[in-house]
Amino acid sequence: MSEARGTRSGAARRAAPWLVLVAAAAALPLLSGDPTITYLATTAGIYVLVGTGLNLMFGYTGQVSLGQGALVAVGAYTTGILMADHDWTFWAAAPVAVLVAVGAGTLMALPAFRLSSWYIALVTLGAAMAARSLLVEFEGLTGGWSGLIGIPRPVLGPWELGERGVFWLVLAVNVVLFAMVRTTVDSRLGRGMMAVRDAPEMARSVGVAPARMKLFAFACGGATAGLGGALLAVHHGLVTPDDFTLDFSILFLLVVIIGGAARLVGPIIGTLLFFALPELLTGLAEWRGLIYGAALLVLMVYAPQGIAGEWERLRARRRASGTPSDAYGTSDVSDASGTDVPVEVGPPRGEPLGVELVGVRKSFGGVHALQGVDLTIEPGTVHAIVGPNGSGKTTLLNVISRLLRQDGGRVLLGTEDVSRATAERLARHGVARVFQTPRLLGASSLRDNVLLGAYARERTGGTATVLRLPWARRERAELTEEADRLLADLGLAERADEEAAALPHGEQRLLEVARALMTRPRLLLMDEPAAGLTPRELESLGRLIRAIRDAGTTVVLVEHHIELVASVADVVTVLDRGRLVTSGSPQDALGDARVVEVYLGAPA
Ligand SMILES: Nc1ncnc2c1ncn2[C@@H]1O[C@H](COP(=O)(O)OP(=O)(O)OP(=O)(O)O)[C@@H](O)[C@H]1O
Repeated sequence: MSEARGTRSGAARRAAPWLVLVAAAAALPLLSGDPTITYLATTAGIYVLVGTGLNLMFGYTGQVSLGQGALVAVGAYTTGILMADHDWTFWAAAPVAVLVAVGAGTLMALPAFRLSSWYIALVTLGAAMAARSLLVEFEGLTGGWSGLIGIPRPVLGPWELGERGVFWLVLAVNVVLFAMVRTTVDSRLGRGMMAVRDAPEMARSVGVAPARMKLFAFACGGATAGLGGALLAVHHGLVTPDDFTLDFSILFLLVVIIGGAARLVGPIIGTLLFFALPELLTGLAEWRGLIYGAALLVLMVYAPQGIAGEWERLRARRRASGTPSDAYGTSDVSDASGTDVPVEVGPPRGEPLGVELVGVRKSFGGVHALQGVDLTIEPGTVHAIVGPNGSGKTTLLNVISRLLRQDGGRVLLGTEDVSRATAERLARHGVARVFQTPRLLGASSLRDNVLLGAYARERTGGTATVLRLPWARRERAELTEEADRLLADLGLAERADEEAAALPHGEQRLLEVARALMTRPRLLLMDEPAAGLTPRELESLGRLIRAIRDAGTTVVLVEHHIELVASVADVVTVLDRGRLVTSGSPQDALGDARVVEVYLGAPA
C-alpha cells in the first residue's frame, strides 16, 4: 500500500515540472496581452508539433528527412481547400489532412527501404523542392502563387476560436502528442525503432522488421506534419507557396538536431532557440543568418547530441563525480558474475530446435565463404564451431539465423525448411543471436536493452501500449521484473539504469547474452562470446552456457577459445576455408590430425 503511494508520489513529482510548464504556457496569452506574442507562440507550438514527429523519424528511428515542410504544405493545402472551397469544418478537414500527409509521407518512405540515410535526405529534399513547384502548377486547386485565402477559424460549439483559442488548441494537441510519444518511445515500439537506428541486423535478430518500422516512423512524421499544416492553415487564415520554402523544410531538421535528437524535449528547446528567440530579437534580424550558421557550427563541434543531449551528459557526469569511484569500477560486477551465484535460466518458448544444413554454399564475389556444408546440430546440445580466421563460421551463423541468404543448399530448423524465411520470422520462432561485436542500444539503459529481447514475445498491441491500458501495464511490469532478474543473475543489477555504452567490454557481452535470453530462445547462436573476457568472466560464461543448455535451449557456439569449447561443448565441428573438416566429441574433433594441421598449418 505504502509502496504504491510512494510510486504515485514519485510520478507526481516527475510530472510537476511539466504541469507548471503547461500552465505557464497556457497563461501566456492572458499574461502578455500582446497579440504578437500569442501569434508567435502558436507558430512555435506548430513547429514543436512537426519537430516531435520528425524526432520520432530521425532521432529515434534514424531516418533523415528534409521534406517535412512539404508534408506540412500537404496538410495546410488540404485543410485550406476543404475549408475555404468546400465549407468543411476544421474537425472534418484536419483528419483528412492528416491522412493525406500520412499517404505522402509513406510514399516518401519507399526509397528508405533501399537507400542509406543520406540518400533518403536527398530524396526528401527533392520532394520538398517538387512540392513547391506543384503548388504553383496546380493553380486551379491551389490558387497558384496567390495561394488560398479566407480559411476560417475552427468553430467549437457556439464559439469560433480566436487567436488565443487556436493557441490553446495547438497547446492541447502538443500535450496529448507529447504524452503519446513519451509512452511510445518507452515501449516495445520505441525500442524497435532505436534498434533499427543503431543496429539493423540486431533488430532483425530480435524480431523487428526494419522496413515496417521505417514505414511506421514515416507515417508518424507524416501525421504530425499534416496536423501541423492543418493548424497552420487556420492559424494564418491563408496559405501560399511562399510559406513552404526550402528553408522552412530544413528548419525542422535543425530544430531537432539542435534541440537534441532522440530527446523528448529536443524539439521544444530547438524551436525556442531557433525560431522563437530570433523572432523576439528583431534588432538582430539582419545578422540572423550569420548567428544561425555560427551557432550551428559551434553546437555540432561541442555538443553533437544537441542542447538536451549535452544537458543530460553534464548531469550524468555530475552524478558520477558525486558517487564513490569504486561503484563504477568493474570489480563488483565481475565479482558478482564470477562468483558461484547460480545462474537461473528461464525455460525456452518451446522444445529446443535442431538445425540441419544440406549442401549450403555462400560466396561474396570471388570469396567462397561456404562451399557445400552438410551439418546436423542436435536439439538440446551445445554445438561448437571452430576454425581459423576466415573459415566461414560467422557466415554459417548468418545463414542459419537468415541474416544472409545462402546461394545454394537448404537450411532446416527442426523439421521446417527455412531456406527462404526471414531473420525476423525466425526470431519469432525462438532463434536468438549474440553478435561477435556487441550490438546494443548504446544510449539506452541496460534494462531497456534486455527488454528489447522480449520484442517478439510481447502481446500488447500498439494502441493498448500508447493508451497505457491495464493489460499493457501488467505485461510491462512482468517483463521488467523478468529483465531485472536476468540482469541480477548476470551481476548487472546495480547498473540496470545506466547507459549500455558506458559498460566495459566484458559486461557489454554479458548484456547481449541477457538480451538473447530474454527472447526465451529455443536456439541460441553465439558468435565468439568469449572474446576480450577476463578469466573470471570466462568462467562465468562457461557456467552460463551450460545452464542455458540445461534449461532446454540448443546452443551453437562459434569460438576461438579452445579451453572454453572443450569445457562446454557436446559436439565440435571444425571448418576450414568454407568446408567441414570434422565433427564429433570435443576430444575426437580437437585431437584430429587434420584439425591440428588446419590450426598449425602443417601435418601433425
Ligand atoms: N559481407 C561480406 N562481404 C565480403 N566478404 C565477406 C563478407 N562476409 C564474410 N566475407 C568473407 O568470407 C570469408 C568467411 O568470413 P567469416 O566472417 O564467415 O569467417 P570467420 O570464420 O567467422 O572468421 P573470424 O574467425 O575471423 O570471425 C572471409 O574471407 C571473409 O572475408
